[in-house]
Amino acid sequence: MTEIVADGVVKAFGGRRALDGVDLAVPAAELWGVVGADGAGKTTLLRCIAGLLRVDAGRVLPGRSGQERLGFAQQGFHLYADLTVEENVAFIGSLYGLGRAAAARSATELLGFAGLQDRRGSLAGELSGGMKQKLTLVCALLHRPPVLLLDEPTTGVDPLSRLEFWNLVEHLRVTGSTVLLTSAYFDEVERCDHVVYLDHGRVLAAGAPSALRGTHPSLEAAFLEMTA
Ligand SMILES: Nc1ncnc2c1ncn2[C@@H]1O[C@H](COP(=O)(O)OP(=O)(O)OP(=O)(O)O)[C@@H](O)[C@H]1O
Repeated sequence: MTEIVADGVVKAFGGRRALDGVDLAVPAAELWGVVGADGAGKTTLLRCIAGLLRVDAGRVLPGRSGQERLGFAQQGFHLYADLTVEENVAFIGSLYGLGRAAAARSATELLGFAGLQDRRGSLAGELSGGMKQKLTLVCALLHRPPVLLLDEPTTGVDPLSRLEFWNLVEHLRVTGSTVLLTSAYFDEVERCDHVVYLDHGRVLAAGAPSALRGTHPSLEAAFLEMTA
C-alpha cells in the first residue's frame, strides 16, 4: 500500500515555481527523506502533501481528506510558548478530539520517550531549541497517526538530541509508521530507506542511499557531483 503520494506536483508563488513536477510514492511502513538546499522546495512539498497548500497541478495523498491519518510536525515552533509542556499536549489532544484519559496515556508514553517527562511543568517557550523540536514531534504523534510528515525536525538540534530523535524515528519505523521527513543534512538522510534529492523544485535523484552513493564516499559527494 502507498501511504504518501505526490504525482506531478506543481506549486508556484507569484509565477515562480517552488515545485516543478515532483513525483514520489512512499509505501507503508517506510522511512523516506527529502534532502535539498535552502529554498529547494522541501517545506512547500510537505505542506502540499498535508493539504495546507493547494497544488497548481498534479495530485497528492493524504491531502486534506486524509488529515486524521496524518501527523505533521512543521518547521519552527508552532506551540504555545506561555503554556506548559503538559498544557500544550493537553490542548493539542483536545484539538484531535482525544479523550482526557487517552491523551494523558499517549502523552506520558511519548514525553517519556522524548526525555521530556521532567519538563512537564516548564513553559514551552523556556525549553531549549532541541526540546521544542521534540515537543513539536510529541504533539504531532499524540493521536497516533500512521502517516507522519516531519519538516526539518533536527535543524538547530544538538548532536545528543539528534541521536535521541533518530532513535524515536527508528522506533516509529519498526512499529509500522510511514514517515516522510526533510533535512538539509546529507549525512542524516543516509539513515532513510529511500532518499529524494530536491533541487530548485525538481527531483534530481531518488533511490536507496547505497544505490545513490554508488562509488562515492558519501551521499553528499554523489549529490555535489550531480549539481556541479
Ligand atoms: N508563502 C510563500 N510565498 C512566496 N514564496 C514562497 C512561499 N513559500 C515558499 N516560497 C518560495 O518557494 C521556494 C521554496 O521554498 P521552501 O520553503 O519550500 O524551501 P525549503 O527547501 O523548505 O527551504 P528551507 O530549508 O530554507 O526551509 C523558495 O524560493 C521560497 O522563497
